[in-house]
Amino acid sequence: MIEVQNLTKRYGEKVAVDGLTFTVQPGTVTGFLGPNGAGKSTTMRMIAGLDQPTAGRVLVNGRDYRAATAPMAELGIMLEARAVHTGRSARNHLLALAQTNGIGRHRVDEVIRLVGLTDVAGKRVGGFSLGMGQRLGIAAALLGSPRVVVLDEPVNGLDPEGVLWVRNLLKALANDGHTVFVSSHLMSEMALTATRLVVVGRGRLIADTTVEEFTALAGERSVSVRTPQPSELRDVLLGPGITVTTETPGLLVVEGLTAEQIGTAAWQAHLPVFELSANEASLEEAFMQLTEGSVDYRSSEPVMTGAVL
Ligand SMILES: Nc1ncnc2c1ncn2[C@@H]1O[C@H](COP(=O)(O)OP(=O)(O)OP(=O)(O)O)[C@@H](O)[C@H]1O
Repeated sequence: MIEVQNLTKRYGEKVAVDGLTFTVQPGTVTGFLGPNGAGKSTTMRMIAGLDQPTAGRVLVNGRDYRAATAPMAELGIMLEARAVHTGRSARNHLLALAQTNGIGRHRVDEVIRLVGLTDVAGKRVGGFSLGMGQRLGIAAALLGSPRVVVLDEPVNGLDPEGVLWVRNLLKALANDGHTVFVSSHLMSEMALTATRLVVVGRGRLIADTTVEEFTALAGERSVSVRTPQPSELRDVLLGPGITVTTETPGLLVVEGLTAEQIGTAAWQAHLPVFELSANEASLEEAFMQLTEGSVDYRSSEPVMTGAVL
C-alpha cells in the first residue's frame, strides 16, 4: 500500500506538488494521470524517497521507505526512462543491482526472461532502443520481487505488442496482490489497464476515482436529432434536467435523454425523425475537460487524438 499524506514539493517559487493526499491499495492497478508538468514524476520520486517533501509524507507498506531493511523487496520503481549511456550489458547491469541488494543470480535470469530481453541480455545497454530500455527498467523494478511497483510512463516508446505486454504484466502483478501505481498522460491507455485513477493537475488532486466512474462521466453525452419539425419535437422532449439546443436548422442537440428515449417520444408524438445519433465524448475528451485550467504547457496546434494514441 502507498499512503500519500498532504504531500507538497516546492522548487523555489514553483509548487510542483501541492498538498496531495491519496492511498494506493494492493490488488489493483492504479493509474496516475495528469497533463505534462502536473507533478506525477515529482510525486513518484518522493514515494521512492529520492526527493525530500517540503511538507507531508509518504508511507510505503505503512513505513517510510527509506527506513526499509530490504528496500527492493518493498518497492520497485522505474522512473521515466532517460537515455542510458552505459557500456554494461543488460545482464551485468541487473547483476550489479542484485549483488548490492542481496538478491540471487537466478532472479536476474528470471526477470530477464519475464521482460523478454533474453536474446539481448549480453548486449551493451547503451545501444538499446527506448522500448528495450523500458523493458530493462521494468526488469530492474521487479528484481527484488517488491510488494509495491511504481512505474513512470512505462509504455512510452513501446510498440503495440510492448504496450499490450506491459498492460498484461501490470494486471498480473495486481492479481498477485501487488500494489501497482503507474503514471501516464494518456487516459485511453489507463482506461484499459487501471481499475482506479488518481488524477492530478498543477500538483493538486483533481480526482480519485474508479475507471468505471470516470467512464460513466465520459459517457454523459448529447444526442443529435434531425427532424423537419424541430420546434414540435423540442416541446415534446423538454422536461426537468433536459436541454435542447438548435445548432443548425432542423438539427436538435439533446442532453439528458438517450437516443432510444428520443426515438420513442418522437414516434409516440407522430413526429418524423430523419437522423438520430449519440455524440460520444471520448475518455480523452473527458480527461481534458477534467484537467482543463490545470495544464502548464499548451500547444497552440490542435492535436488529433489518433496521433497521441
Ligand atoms: N528539479 C526541479 N526544479 C525545478 N522545477 C522542477 C523540478 N522538477 C520538476 N519541476 C517542475 O515541477 C512541475 C512538475 O513536474 P513533474 O515532472 O513532476 O510533472 P509530470 O506530471 O511528471 O510531467 P511529465 O508528464 O511532463 O513528466 C513542473 O512544472 C516542473 O517544471
